[in-house]
Amino acid sequence: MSSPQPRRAAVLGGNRIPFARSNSAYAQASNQDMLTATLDGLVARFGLQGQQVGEVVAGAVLKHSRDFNLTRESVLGSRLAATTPAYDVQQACGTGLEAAVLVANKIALGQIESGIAGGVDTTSDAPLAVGDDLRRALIELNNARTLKDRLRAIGRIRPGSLVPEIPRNAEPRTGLAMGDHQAITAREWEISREDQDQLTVRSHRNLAAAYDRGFLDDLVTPYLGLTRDQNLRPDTTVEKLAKLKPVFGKDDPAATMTAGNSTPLSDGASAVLLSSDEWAAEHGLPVLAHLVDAQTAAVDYVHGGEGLLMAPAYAMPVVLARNGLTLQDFDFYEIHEAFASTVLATLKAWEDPAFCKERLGLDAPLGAIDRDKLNVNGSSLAAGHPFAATGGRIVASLAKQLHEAGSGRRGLISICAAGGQGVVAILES
Ligand SMILES: CC(=O)SCCNC(=O)CCNC(=O)[C@H](O)C(C)(C)COP(=O)(O)OP(=O)(O)OC[C@H]1O[C@@H](n2cnc3c(N)ncnc32)[C@H](O)[C@@H]1OP(=O)(O)O
Repeated sequence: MSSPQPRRAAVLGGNRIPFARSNSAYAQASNQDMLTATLDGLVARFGLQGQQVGEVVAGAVLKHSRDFNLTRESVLGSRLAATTPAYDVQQACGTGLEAAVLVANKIALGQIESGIAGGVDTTSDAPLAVGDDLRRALIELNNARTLKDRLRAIGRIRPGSLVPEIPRNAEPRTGLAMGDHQAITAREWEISREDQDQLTVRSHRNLAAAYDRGFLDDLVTPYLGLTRDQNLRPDTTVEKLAKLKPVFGKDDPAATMTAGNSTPLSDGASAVLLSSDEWAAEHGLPVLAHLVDAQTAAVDYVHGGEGLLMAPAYAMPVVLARNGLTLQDFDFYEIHEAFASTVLATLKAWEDPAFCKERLGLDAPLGAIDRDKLNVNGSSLAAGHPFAATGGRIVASLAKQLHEAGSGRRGLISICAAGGQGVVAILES
């Protein structure tokens, strides 16, 4: 997003389904089922039945080959007008926020007046692939014209080639799980188990309080029997979390990362409605906030020695400088809790003079934030993290929080993503 922009895109609100734990409430739902239901919830909330919006942009990290046109198919299955264009984007866990930035940029440039950004993921209906031998044999079988050709193709299939390739939650270039990568970062930044567990408890308490005060009533639509995020445990305590065994970085006797202070594998979808101010006024819809600016960054975690999930630390000074802001100039911070230690390492890096000077090229550290302003309505540790759906959850929730706080309030979003990438964004009410 280059500055200055012709106009700012407005965030009008969002919708998501409660997030489910993997292989649980949504075990029978596909990405398309969940995205369609989420779009329909948004359509109902904003009275968009039969209407065409400028574009729908969404994506999934884990996607079957049959879902090559996932977003468009979901639009066709929804109550939006069938003439609404739609396409897929994918930037790992940054997908939902990147989709919102794409829609906002097109609105800012006057190319569209309204749009929906979203994301969906299922770890229950993960796409299984077959090995090269079996794939080639099946294609040959499909193209075979004679019985002899068919038998030859079948003859190529060896028992060993029948074993499916199950997608792993790991980085292809290192073979390490994202949690194991993060364990290295947690050790490098000396993030204690207690601090991670405290952040986790806060996430659960804040999300539970947000549900209890009705904050999520117009952000979440019940789905397949769930009314709240299935992972939410309001009774989580530091004492209970302290009993869990480490699950990542287990080669280290002082390993700190557990199932409690890591996000669970999850299923779910989210969507956000954005528009120009004029479109919002024409439709009688209040503007919650504007998406002011955004920045992506990538780090070399393979050869460069940087932590896999540290890219937002690099994107942040760029977006702050472009907008003449400091890290302290915000009323709310939404830092995606991939793991509790990801949030804590990122915050520590921004406070660290050596990191800010040597790696970010800054004269002074970005400094500390007021922790009371962080993830005030809970985040991914409590809600769960269906990869591509997290961005939409955060944008909609922050926009509403800013609107509640009054005009002229500012919020900051930071989302780390697989492949050493990160997306940050600024919202203003
Ligand atoms: C850019 C990014 O976002 S990167 C992040 C991408 N996401 C990931 O990599 C996902 C990482 N998560 C995972 O792989 C898995 O969820 C794991 C490995 C952490 C845990 O998987 P599982 O072992 O299936 O977790 P499970 O839910 O069974 O929890 C294990 C135990 O911890 C307990 N537990 C989990 N959370 C809590 C909590 N908040 N409070 C108390 N106990 C808890 C469970 O009750 C369970 O106990 P039990 O064994 O007595 O039943």
